[in-house]
Amino acid sequence: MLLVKPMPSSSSPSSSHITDDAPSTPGKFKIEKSPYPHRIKWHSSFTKLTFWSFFFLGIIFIFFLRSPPPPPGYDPSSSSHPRRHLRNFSWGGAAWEKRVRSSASVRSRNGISVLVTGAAGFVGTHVSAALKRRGDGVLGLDNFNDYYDPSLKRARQALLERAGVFIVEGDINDNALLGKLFEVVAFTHVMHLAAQAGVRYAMENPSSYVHSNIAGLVNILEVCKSVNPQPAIVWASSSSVYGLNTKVPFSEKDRTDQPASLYAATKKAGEEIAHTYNHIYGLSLTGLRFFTAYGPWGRPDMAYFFFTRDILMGKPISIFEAANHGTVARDFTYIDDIVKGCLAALDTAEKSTGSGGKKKGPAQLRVFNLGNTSPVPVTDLVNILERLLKVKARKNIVKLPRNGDVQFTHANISLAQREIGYKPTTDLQTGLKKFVRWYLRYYGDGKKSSV
Ligand SMILES: O=C(O)[C@H]1O[C@H](OP(=O)(O)OP(=O)(O)OC[C@H]2O[C@@H](n3ccc(=O)[nH]c3=O)[C@H](O)[C@@H]2O)[C@H](O)[C@@H](O)[C@@H]1O
Repeated sequence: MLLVKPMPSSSSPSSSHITDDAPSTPGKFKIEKSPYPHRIKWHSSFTKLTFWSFFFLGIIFIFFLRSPPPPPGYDPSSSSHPRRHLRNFSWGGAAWEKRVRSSASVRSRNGISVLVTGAAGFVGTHVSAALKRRGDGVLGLDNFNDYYDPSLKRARQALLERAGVFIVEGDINDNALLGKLFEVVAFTHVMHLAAQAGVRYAMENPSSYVHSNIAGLVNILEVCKSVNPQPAIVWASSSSVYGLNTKVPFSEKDRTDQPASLYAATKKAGEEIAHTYNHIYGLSLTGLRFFTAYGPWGRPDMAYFFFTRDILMGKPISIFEAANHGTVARDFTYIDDIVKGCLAALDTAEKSTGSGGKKKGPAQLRVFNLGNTSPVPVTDLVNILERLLKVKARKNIVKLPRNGDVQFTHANISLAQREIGYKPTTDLQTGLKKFVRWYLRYYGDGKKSSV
């Protein structure tokens, strides 16, 4: 980290001896008129020196500000873990518009036309594929940032490409791009899944969470409220909004005002922002609180994923435990159940009521838990992985760090069951079996994995 040490001021006692040693700059000042010729000469050089020092330090500082720190597990010697940074994108043109239109065109009766943000992400890929399969129009949007291995995102993109889904490369903060997409296609729905995910990384790179989860969400809503017709929006909130709550299972009626991480706080902020846009502009909004979604094509920054990698590579894994040997547990939810919940939310979303930025009447505003309702201790997760991989894990039991993790999550899903017919069917054992099968096919035995 760069430390900028303040330069001593010329009036400070310690600066006087520097004055005596400093070289003069002949011809710059009328030395003979001054009672302090050496000091004036020094002052001239010192001012220049100070100016240029601060100028260059400033440039270096700006460079550091623009370069967020690396993701978890970043190894500077390995090119497989680059920093999360955003690129400039080029878009537009007749051929590009044709691809956009074709990807978003509806091919079934009563089908919907959906803009899926974060389409190269874990949940985004699965939701996009499922929508396309049933004949809906789907257009993806993704900035392909390198928070985790971008080649996995490219592989997901290739998968969707084969299914007929085009992913536009761009950022949700790009107002002009979003405007253009709505100019080309009158989307009936937006499935907003683009986000900076991960609980622990928020301490390393807080601004990426503000950029994606707050500024990006607002930009999406700004564009949606302005277009005519306004789409209905379903978006990804998180179980982490329940924060330090101790009453289980977590119900949508429970308080969500004690987040344990900046990530959780940005998701909670998103729920409040959703309320505002619903209230002012008549946007139909549904937030889905995902509970530790896992499965094939998952996220390498999540424990089940990097435990699998590390167990296969013979590396030790850290298993968190709470105070007094307390169990840390998660309501792990299989991706197929999450996808069913997303599609059910889209299918039951009512139309937005406003148009062109004006509200015409009250609109739907919903929040649902999408969990499995059966929390599993992390130690059990590891036991299942050991059995499936047929490798013994090298386990370190460590104290739950204070970096945003909560001790347990457990979803009450009765509201989602009642309102959108959500009913998870995959237990952790079955889901992990499918994940491990995919993992071994994708990375081989993991020994040369670039995750
Ligand atoms: O459902 C959610 O709300 C959140 O689920 C996950 O967050 P988390 O449940 O913390 O998932 P992991 O990071 O995969 O951790 C799973 C469990 O393993 C534990 N863990 C994690 C890392 C580790 O080294 N050791 C360890 O025991 C964690 O404490 C946690 O209990 C996602 O990372 C979030 O993006 C998502 O919003």
